[in-house]
Amino acid sequence: MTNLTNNDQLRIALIQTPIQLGDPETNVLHIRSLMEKAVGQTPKPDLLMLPEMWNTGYALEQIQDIADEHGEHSKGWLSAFAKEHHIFIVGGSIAEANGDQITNSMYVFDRQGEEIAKYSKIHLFCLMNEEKYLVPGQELVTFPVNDDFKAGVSICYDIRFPEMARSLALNGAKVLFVPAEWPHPRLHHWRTLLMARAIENQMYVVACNTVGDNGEASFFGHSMIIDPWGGIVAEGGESEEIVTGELSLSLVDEVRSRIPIFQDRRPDLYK
Ligand SMILES: NC(=O)CCC(=O)C(=O)O
Repeated sequence: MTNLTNNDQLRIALIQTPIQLGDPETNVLHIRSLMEKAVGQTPKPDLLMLPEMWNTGYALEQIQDIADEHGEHSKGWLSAFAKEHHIFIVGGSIAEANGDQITNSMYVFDRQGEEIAKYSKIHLFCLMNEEKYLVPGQELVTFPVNDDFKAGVSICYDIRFPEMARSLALNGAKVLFVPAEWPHPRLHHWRTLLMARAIENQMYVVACNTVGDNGEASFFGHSMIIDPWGGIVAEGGESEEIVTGELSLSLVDEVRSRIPIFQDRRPDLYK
């Protein structure tokens, strides 16, 4: 199991950046340069997180040609970066090709560069035509941050489904990581849903959005770190930036003992 620098603190850096539509090479170079900048910060972050579909953006009409075959290229350099800098990476998500099946998939690496989780987005977003080009994932995913702190993952539209975050919390997740490409005019939904998922599940919510305009949609950033009481630890603006903040892992148990919602649930009455 991977240890943290300090057992209770997890310092996070979110790479809030524009994504060049249909240009994986440029995206890798740019994101990598921001990641180098993030690990050069003092104090150094324990975990880096990227946004959704950072390799291709929503270039869905060309996706079959530009998606990463089995995720091999992305996995290779992300794993090497995690190992070199001794840092966790929640790798946002990539368009991944497995034969003619394309998924919107996230990989997570520990400080040794080991892949510790893979999640494929289960709720495809029809307003952006995902369901016409991609196949959905079939399972929920958690991973260990340390011996008694588990994380759950969701991608963008997934946060509109409270059952998902609740299931992850019931499976032991104390933080929810959410990479996104969430555009205007739904900033109000983004902030409110993230806040709700944090408060109702008494968990940290860590969300990394993109910025910029892809010709069809304008992405507003506002990457966020929200604590289990609903307090905003960090929030980005609408331009490129590295958004940083610290989680205090023990705060989750403190909040959960203050208002014991997990004990007070009535699953016998929920359909
Ligand atoms: N990429 C996405 O899943 C976007 C979700 C979104 O914009 C929404 O309003 O939901």
